[in-house]
Amino acid sequence: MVQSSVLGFPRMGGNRELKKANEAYWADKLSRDDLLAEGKRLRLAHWKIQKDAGVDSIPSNDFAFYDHVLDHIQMFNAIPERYSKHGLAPIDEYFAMGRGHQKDGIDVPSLEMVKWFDSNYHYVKPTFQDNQTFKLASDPKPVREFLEAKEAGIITRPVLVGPVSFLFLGKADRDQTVDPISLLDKLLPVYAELLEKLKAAGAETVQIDEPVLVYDLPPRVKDAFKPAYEKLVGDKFPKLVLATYFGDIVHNFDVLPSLQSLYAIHIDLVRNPEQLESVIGQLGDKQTLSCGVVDGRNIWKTNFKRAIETVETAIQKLGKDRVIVATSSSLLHTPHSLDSEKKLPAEVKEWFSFAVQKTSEVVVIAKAVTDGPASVREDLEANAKAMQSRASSERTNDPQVKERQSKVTDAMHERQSPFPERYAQQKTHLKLPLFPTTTIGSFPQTKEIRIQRNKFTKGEITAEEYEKFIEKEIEEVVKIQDELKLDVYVHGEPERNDMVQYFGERLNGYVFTTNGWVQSYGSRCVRPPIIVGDISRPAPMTVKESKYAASISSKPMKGMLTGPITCLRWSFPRDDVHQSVQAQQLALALRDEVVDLEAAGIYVIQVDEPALREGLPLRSGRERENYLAWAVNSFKLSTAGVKDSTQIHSHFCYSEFQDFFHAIAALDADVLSIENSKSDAKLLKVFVDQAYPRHIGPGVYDIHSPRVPSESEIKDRIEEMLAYLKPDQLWVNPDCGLKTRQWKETKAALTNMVNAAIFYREKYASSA
Ligand SMILES: Nc1nc2c(c(=O)[nH]1)N[C@@H](CNc1ccc(C(=O)N[C@@H](CCC(=O)N[C@@H](CCC(=O)N[C@@H](CCC(=O)O)C(=O)O)C(=O)O)C(=O)O)cc1)CN2
Ligand code: MET
Ligand SMILES: [Zn+2]
Repeated sequence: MVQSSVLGFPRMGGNRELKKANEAYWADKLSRDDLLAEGKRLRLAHWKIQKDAGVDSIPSNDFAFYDHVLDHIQMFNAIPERYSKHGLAPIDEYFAMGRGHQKDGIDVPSLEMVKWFDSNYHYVKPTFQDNQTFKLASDPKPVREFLEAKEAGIITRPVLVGPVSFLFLGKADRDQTVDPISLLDKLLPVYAELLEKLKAAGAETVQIDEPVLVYDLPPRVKDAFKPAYEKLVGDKFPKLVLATYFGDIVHNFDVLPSLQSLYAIHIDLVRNPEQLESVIGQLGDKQTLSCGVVDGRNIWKTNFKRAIETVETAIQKLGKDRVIVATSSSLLHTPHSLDSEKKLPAEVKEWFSFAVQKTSEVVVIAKAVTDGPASVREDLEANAKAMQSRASSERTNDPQVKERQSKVTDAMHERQSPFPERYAQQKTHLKLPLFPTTTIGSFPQTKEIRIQRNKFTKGEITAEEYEKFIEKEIEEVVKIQDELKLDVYVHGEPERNDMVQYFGERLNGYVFTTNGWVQSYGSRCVRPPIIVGDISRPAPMTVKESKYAASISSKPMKGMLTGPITCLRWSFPRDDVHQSVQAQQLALALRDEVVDLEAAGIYVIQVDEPALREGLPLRSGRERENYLAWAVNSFKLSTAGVKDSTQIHSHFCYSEFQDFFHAIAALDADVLSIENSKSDAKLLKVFVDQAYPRHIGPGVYDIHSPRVPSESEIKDRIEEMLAYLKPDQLWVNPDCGLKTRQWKETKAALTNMVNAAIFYREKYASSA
């Protein structure tokens, strides 16, 4: 019989209960016991959903209060001393690593948080010492949670991050030089002990995630798999399902022979269906294949016909007992349930499947291939109807958009003149001083702003009342920027719930959810809007607010847009047309917005692309170059419609620009603002090495913490930059938007920032 399995379930709960519990606990409004109890309640509820759906392999240890990689850091005692030395309760030590701890005389920043592969989820980076040792926690979480489920009558399949991925996804602590992968020998005994304990508790199989197998791996990392898994296979251990996702593993086939004694290998057949046959050819004689055919990264209903065909291909070669039907990855990246969506058009709702629905999908597919299609005939018929409805819907297809795309020319991607000529015009037009100061767009999103927006959404206040409220907020931030003596103003983005969702809600071709939350990091969630059809802009999206802001200020007002690639990456994209097509449609819509902003008197326009780097294919080579070509083109298409005298800015807040710099340079933006606080001069060096000709504002302070940087600290940063960049190339700005900050620290930090800029302005005045 073909088994069904889920690789992981979203943790937040149907109503973001985990977010609320965590935030209440951090604010001292919920006791530790109540927080832990809420975690337990959510775990049980999520297991029960899967049990009731009939899933054979239900995951445990996929739950985490903050992040699952952080769970492993704590469980293996890979806790840097700066966190362990205070004798905090385990959960507080855990949160200290995840989000920092400033309380009771303790002041320690968080561990670094980075993107999980190419998703919008962030994990906490394991951080190792040169003399690192590991020790299994006395009551390890996976065992505890396995027993918790068992007590409720549910036998689960615990999920672990595998040893090679755990190490490879980590780094040496600052001032340390250890190569993480060299710690394997020290780490393996801890895995062995944990697996033995799981077996003793009754776990028959364990899912061990080694997603790094989709990367290009250095030889020393590839070589680590053999010794690692030789030591973790045997009668005293549960059987292991080694899971990979978000890519194919064909380029790492030389690793597979050393994994043939494992019970099963899981592959992502949504992202890379073409790897199926070749992976089957690499399996051991008795090895099982877990077929990831239900998309863990998107919200489209699975095409049952296609999925069943794929699984049948595997069955023909391997037999029913050696095939598992599974989600392609954890469902962490999908919203909880479609059931709570009351406002989606009925036609469209039929096309979607969120985590709860995907759980049933794996069961139906497994039953179809086990007992034959007749056993699930109604499900298959309903599914075929939904597929048909989507394929033929007028919503997906807009001939006018296609017509416009067919007329896009190369010239539309280029500004009228090269940068020096543009800059000459911008200089006289905008009258900017040396070391101009600006901010990245958002000012604090206060509780009051969110409450008013919530009232407006619920119809408790009118559109007019809400608009008045937003105008008042804009007046306030203009006044504050006057006081701060900034040079280029922003309107503060008070009207925006999120930098992507806001645009999704204003574009044709999109639908959006009321409760489709997905965890981004810790307690922070996003509601990605969904691209269902060809995208166009029915009306200006940001002009009213920017124009109003400009009308009440004396300084240049910067218009603020989210770029085509970031809109695409942070939405749920269509899976029926190539992403480059969707990006070009977004670019055309944004191009109109840029031109409208200019016509409304906005002569500085920033188009944010923080997700440009995240979209880079995980492996180097042709695929990357292809992506960069269409991604860069869509940015250029969206911005090149303006006059030379209008200044285009762009913003990036995920560093590691080294392998990526040529793409940023190719955007031809007049000014770049980039996150810089966590990187050293290395980042800036890239700009020198490439003789970057245009203007840059490397962030002068970190916005993720309430800490106020002193004026002298900021001067030090500027001094550092001047070693690499010319004075007339430099802008002075924070690392990113200020929406998650409070006003108090925002004003204090910006005061110091402006003073530091004025100091250098005066110092260099004579030479300019
Ligand atoms: N899409 C996206 N991805 C991104 C980023 C980003 O800004 N956007 N930034 C990077 C880091 N990721 C982040 C992700 C989320 C948040 C964030 O602040 N999320 C907010 C929600 C933002 C939002 O959608 N707000 C809405 C809804 C707010 C809300 O919860 N309202 C309450 C009611 C109001 C109240 O009482 O507060 C409700 O609906 O129940 C609004 O302001 O309108 C949160 O989790 O708290 C920040 C950074 C990378 N990825
Ligand atoms: C994640 S990048 C954010 C850019 C946006 N303009 C802001 O200031 O919030
Ligand atoms: Zn940013």
